[in-house]
Amino acid sequence: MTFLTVTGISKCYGKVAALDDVTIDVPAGSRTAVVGSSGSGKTTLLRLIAGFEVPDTGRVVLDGSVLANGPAVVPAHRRSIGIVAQHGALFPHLTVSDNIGFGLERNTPQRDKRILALMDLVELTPAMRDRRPHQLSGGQQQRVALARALARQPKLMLFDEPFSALDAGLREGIRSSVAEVLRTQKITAILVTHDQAEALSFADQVAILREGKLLQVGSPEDLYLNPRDPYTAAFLGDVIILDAQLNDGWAVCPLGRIETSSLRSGPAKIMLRPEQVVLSPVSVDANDDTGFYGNIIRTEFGGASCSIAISLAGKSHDTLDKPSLVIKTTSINLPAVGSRVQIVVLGKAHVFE
Ligand SMILES: Nc1ncnc2c1ncn2[C@@H]1O[C@H](COP(=O)(O)OP(=O)(O)OP(=O)(O)O)[C@@H](O)[C@H]1O
Repeated sequence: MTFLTVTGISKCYGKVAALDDVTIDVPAGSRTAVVGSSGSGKTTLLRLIAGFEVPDTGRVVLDGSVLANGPAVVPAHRRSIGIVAQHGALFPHLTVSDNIGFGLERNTPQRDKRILALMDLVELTPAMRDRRPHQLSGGQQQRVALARALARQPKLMLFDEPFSALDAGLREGIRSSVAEVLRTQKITAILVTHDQAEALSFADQVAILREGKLLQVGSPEDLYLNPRDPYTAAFLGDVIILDAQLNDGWAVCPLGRIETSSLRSGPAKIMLRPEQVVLSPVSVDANDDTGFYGNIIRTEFGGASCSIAISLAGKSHDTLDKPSLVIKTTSINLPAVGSRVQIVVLGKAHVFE
């Protein structure tokens, strides 16, 4: 069931169209991630939903209440929307307990108990209640900010790059614990992020913005595997894009004959994700009609994500700068430069229609 509907929202700042006719439905209890490069309009969309900006045109409806209809808007403080920003924006002079309690009325029954329950929900120990924000780690500060926003029992939670100031290890942990709190409390949430891996793992629904326009909305799996164009494909992860000839559900391309879901015929661009390409070492003179082969011309070590440049058999013009294929793989059994590999493609290729 749709909980939040944004319909035909446009917003210009002078000549800059920050948002251009954006429509998106957010189901009740879901987590939606909005991704896009810098300046694509992500924060503007969040601010319009929160009520900090007024749209030029379009409607925002939350749980049946019209919050904005063009310039006619309900003020931010009457929208019942919680926000967690990049740096938490905690009150530096207040303790953890008072920061969280700021969201509660003074006469809330069992106020202290409620604060402790909220601390427990976001995995902060009771011993932290008298600390001030500067005595907490970045991740703990974000948990306090989440608890403070949850204290008001908002209908909707908005997250504006809330994990981006945290280091990589901490980030993943707090992201999954925040997602868990939202899931168990059945809270509808929207997250704005630059980080595609974060969007894919956090959300049930991902929306991609580019230059104020919504390019595509769908489940993380659908967007990752069936992006509508090469830009969207590349935004959500590494891609291999190849020229192919389509026929009868198959694509013939430099990596062989690969199954597709398209019934189209003729020339097309197809996409593979690098994890679909498996390399097996073979002898340097291996070459038969049953397989596709290549020579490793460059490798770049990157731990869990190493890059391998391959010159495909028969493509003697490949250079280090312009290899016919670059794939990402783990460091396990990284082939040596100069060695020969057989290339096998797993799964189907995606065809850009
Ligand atoms: N108050 C403002 N006045 C003028 N222009 C603005 C204002 N706010 C945003 N913009 C412009 O609107 C466009 C969208 O900005 P927005 O902050 O929504 O993008 P973003 O996707 O959140 O970017 P980032 O990822 O860098 O935060 C940009 O071109 C920005 O310069």
